[in-house]
Amino acid sequence: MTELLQNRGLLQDLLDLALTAFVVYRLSRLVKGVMAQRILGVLCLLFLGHLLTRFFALSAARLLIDALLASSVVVLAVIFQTDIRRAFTVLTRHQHEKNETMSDVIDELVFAVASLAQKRIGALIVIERSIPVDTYLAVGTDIDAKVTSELISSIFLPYSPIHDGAVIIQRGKLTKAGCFLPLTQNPEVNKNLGTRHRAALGLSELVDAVVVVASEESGTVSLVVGGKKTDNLDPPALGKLLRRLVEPRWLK
Ligand SMILES: Nc1ncnc2c1ncn2[C@@H]1O[C@H](COP(=O)(O)OP(=O)(O)OP(=O)(O)O)[C@@H](O)[C@H]1O
Repeated sequence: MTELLQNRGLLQDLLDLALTAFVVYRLSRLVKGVMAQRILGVLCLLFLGHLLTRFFALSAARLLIDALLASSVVVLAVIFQTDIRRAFTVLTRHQHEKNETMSDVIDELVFAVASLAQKRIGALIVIERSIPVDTYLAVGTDIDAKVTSELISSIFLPYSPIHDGAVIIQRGKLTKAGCFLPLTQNPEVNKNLGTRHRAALGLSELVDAVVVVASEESGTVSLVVGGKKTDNLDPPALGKLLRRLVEPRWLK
């Protein structure tokens, strides 16, 4: 028992040392610039001073060092006020922009798909969610552009060289076009279903992506997810479904 207690003391010291080293290491990686590094150096010295004065019971020096350490929080806040403000702005703006981007992507997509379907132009659009789709894509052209209804529409126009296959949206960007997807292997799928819809079902059986299909034949829009197809969606219904399925995952 006594041995255990002695070891506990040793373990405590080791843990203490490891934690301190970890905090100092993380801080040194965070701070950039000569001035910040000097300040971190001074803080480390002060902390060392605090430990030494405690160890040797130097009460007057300890009082001084402790006062300096306590006031260092205020001093740091003043020195780095611009950086702190910038960090907060970036943090809040990022979340806000993310919200806006996802909503914009859905609006653009719904608009494009509705107008393509109306003109009886077929389209296949994959929206990646948490499981990456890349390994299931064959051929395709890398694009990496902002999602706009004009871009989507122009890709699927019959004379476009990349109108065959699917467009891929990843992390809110249109990343690829002309991609071929694995066809469904489900024997229960209607025999009359064409390959565009079979491709949408096939990918959705393998990953959690949401796939939107505009049918050239019927001029209707379908949404496919998890091997299930919802047909005849008008733009408000498609938008509502997409917001429910896509936005919460993207925001994670
Ligand atoms: N494996 C695939 N991956 C992606 N797209 C595919 C794949 N196979 C076919 N397509 C697309 O589907 C088109 C053919 O559609 P098809 O008419 O056979 O299907 P459909 O489901 O009946 O669609 P629609 O209702 O638009 O006619 C091809 O020109 C191509 O663009």
